[in-house]
Amino acid sequence: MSRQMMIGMHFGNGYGSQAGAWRMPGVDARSYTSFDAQVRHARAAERGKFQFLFVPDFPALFGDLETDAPMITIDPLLTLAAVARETERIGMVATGSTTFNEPYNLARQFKALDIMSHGRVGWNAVPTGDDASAASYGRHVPPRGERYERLHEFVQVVQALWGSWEEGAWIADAASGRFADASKVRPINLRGRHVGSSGPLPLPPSEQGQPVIFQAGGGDKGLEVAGRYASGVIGATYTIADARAQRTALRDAAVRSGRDPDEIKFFPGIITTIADNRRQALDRRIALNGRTYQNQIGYLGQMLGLHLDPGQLDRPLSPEQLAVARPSMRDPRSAHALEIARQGWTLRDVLAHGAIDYHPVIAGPAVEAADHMQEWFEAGAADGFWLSPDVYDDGIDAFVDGVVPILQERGLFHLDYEGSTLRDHLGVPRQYGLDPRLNAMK
Ligand SMILES: Cc1cc2nc3c(=O)[nH]c(=O)nc-3n(C[C@H](O)[C@H](O)[C@H](O)COP(=O)(O)O)c2cc1C
Repeated sequence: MSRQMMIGMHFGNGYGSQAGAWRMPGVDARSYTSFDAQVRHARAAERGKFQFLFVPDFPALFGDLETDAPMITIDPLLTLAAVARETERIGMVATGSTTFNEPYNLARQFKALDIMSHGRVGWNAVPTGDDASAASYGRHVPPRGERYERLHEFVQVVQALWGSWEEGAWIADAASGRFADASKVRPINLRGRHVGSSGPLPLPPSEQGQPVIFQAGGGDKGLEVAGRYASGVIGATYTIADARAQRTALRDAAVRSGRDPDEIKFFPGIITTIADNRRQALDRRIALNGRTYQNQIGYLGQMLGLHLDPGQLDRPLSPEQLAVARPSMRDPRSAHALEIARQGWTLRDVLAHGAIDYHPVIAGPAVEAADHMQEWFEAGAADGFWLSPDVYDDGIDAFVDGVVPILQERGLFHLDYEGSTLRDHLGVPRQYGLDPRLNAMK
């Protein structure tokens, strides 16, 4: 069988990936605290055979609560614990900060969740560096170099803790009265400049041994982290060329750490609004996010090298404007924005196409999402996608019932789960404890 793509789904505040999702018709405006809603959405994703859910996290409040719901779940691990008990196959990756945690807490919680879910968990290790998160802990943001240094120590201590209860240590033989071979549950005694632990962690292996490491975001330091530890990387890229370059850089980084490049999988993001036709999809996006367009029009102008104001929202660019419009070199989304504007859409519709969103936006019939994914996948720009449906209550089903069958018919997506663990779903090798190919911290 030829190579097939994987799908991970953004799993956030209970409403959807778009800010306005909480107030859409048919959505329960109180889903923010509803674990029933979270479970329903996870099951919808599992019905689509998605390989994993991915939960972003920032330990602080962002946005304007007067009008916007917080963008992240009330607590990543507790939400996934609820989901783990109500799903059977789908993987679940949670973000956990290495700046504002201690390795022992995080190692314990993630491995407990991995055991609870029968081996379906991943950890997105992030060196949180925003002021609001630091303030939540009464601290200042440490310098970037220090945050990454701590992250490296942190991941190694966590993985050593995960491996400190050796495979085969647990005997659980009531007849002989022997619970465990205590000689196989050993301290780790690791201490770095920033974190450390004596261990051991009193938790046996999960069905996949231990959680899988994920990484999100770029930069030279992020690349090094991914190359050393990550099996999955979530990316934000707007063009095939950029995504292909990032995927190649990640694979090269893995090789530099003595790993096989196929051990690391790259998931660029896509945002979907699936509807019968483009007009319906654009109207849905305007209902979701249209309130912000007045404020975005000036920035759209900068992307196109024009002076634009809100008075023009319901008109397309004039022939004179089109004649002088040039995509900005500073924003990689600009060329696409100009391409859409040249098709004659009003500026409101240009914004509804997702000209200023954080990932490519597919607003239209299911086949357009399938075509986008196929093109990126076959160009070597992705191993799979991080899918952000606009509104969970109907957007996941629209993708599962519309896009998934097309991808399956084209042989691009699996028909069912073959294995049971996240490692199985990602096709990454088993690992227990530290990766012996990396030099452990002294
Ligand atoms: C798609 C994507 C998702 C991310 N999700 C999170 C997140 O949930 N929490 C977080 O603290 N940082 C998140 N980040 C930020 C990165 O972890 C990282 O801090 C950022 O890319 C800046 O890296 P730098 O300090 O090396 O420049 C994400 C980045 C990307 C591209």
